[in-house]
Amino acid sequence: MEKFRQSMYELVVETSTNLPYDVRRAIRKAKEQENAGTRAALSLATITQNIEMADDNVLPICQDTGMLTFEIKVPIGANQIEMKKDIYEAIRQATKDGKLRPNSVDSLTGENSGDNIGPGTPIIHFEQWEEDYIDARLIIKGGGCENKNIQYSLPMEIEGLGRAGRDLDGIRKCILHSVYQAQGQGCSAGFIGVGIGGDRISSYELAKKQLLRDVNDVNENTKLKDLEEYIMEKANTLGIGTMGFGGEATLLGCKVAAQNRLPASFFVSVAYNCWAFRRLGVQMSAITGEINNWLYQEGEKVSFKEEDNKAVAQQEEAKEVVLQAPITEEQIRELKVGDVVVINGDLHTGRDAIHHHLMDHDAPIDLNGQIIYHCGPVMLKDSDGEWHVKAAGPTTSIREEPYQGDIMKKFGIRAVIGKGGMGPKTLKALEEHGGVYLNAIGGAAQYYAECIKKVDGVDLMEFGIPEAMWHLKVDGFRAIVTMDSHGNSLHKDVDKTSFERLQQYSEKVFA
Ligand SMILES: O=C(O)C[C@H](O)C(=O)O
Ligand code: SF4
Repeated sequence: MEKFRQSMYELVVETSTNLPYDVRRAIRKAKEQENAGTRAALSLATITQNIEMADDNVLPICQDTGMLTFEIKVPIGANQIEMKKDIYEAIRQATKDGKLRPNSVDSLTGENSGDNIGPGTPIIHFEQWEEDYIDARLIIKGGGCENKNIQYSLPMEIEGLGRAGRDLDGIRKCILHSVYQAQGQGCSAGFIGVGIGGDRISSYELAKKQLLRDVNDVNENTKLKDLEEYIMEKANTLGIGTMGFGGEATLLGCKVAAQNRLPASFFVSVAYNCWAFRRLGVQMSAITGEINNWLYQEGEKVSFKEEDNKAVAQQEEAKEVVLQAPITEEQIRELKVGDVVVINGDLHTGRDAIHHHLMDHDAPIDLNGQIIYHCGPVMLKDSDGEWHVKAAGPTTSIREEPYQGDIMKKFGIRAVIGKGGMGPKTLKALEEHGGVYLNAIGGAAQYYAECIKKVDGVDLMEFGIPEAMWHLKVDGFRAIVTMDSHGNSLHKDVDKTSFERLQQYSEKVFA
């Protein structure tokens, strides 16, 4: 097995940087559904441009390189202890090379292990089989979409859909609701894996395993096949669209499986995966560990290059407002939901640890009139001690909802950039203080990294690379106003209309 470690390194790097063929096809289909020039179509163009950039530069598609989860089938007698050690080494190397973000954080102290190895990370499941080769699959699922996973316990009352019983129709309601509740926060359009039955844990496990199925496969169970088709059709009428901006493409894949349950329990679990659906697999020799075959790569590889050029040209025609910090209250009051802004100059990152910290500490720099970017980048230091940005898309903003308004007022911050939108508390603060929320495209980590021209410095490094406050100089950083200082929120509107549409589906469909 002398080649096993190298093969695992290749699997990790390829999964983080190159979307599988079946996922690319699903994204192309979504693009075909959106009308040219709409916000959804332009956002999808940014997404596909990002996919190509990550592929060309062999860098992470999204800066959140997720929870590494391996599902490995081995012939009887294969040494799983040695394989595990090789996987750890491969992950350490991929982290050093900037292909993975250090993503393993001590839950009690907040300390980042720095190399993605720690209690509970990565997840490696081995299973024996009677074939003579190894089948290793890897899924790297980011935290934002993981947070949108949901588990239902039937029977129950589901908002918008009414009573859901312990039958196929009850299951139908759970799954439709799961797509509604995710809104754009898990970087829609997404993919879902659904597990029915089991206990709470095995139900979620079954759901996540469905994400290993090919996007185009057909369920052998005809009832579940019908359910999958129904969900695909109806979920795409909810109008949530790319990043929750509204649009035709909300769900790109739905895979459902059932297992037995206890008489007293009836769980329906949904694993939500963002458009950056990073999972690949390899078949390897059990003697040398050499890769003989890549999985999920059948058929033609969709390339988005040409289509993107057209869309990018359209994007440049849109009316844009240039913002450069320090920004005044007057400038902010002129902005309205739907405006496209282009940011030049200073940006400062701040996510979970920074928001928590700023509540009762001073800021390391003067933030008056400044812009905060909800982002945990992938950074590498060169031999001269200079930092370089390797991937830097937005993170889910709603997690900062308890802090954001207070922090903006306390420090005079005028704009925050993130994704997925924020809630009523922040909206009220934006109105009172004169602030704006700007939405960047989630997962487009290469696209935004390219706008970052220089790293000016870093503070609060004790929180680890993703959570530190990075001071960045940007040029041409594009984002959309989705919450303004006049009480308007695109997120509130899309939630309302998608909820109304969800309610249409409360009548019984499956007997
Ligand atoms: O952690 C991140 O950088 C992003 C996260 O995956 C998110 O979607 O919020
Ligand atoms: S930022 Fe979006 S694309 Fe990236 S892992 Fe999170 S949910 Fe997925």
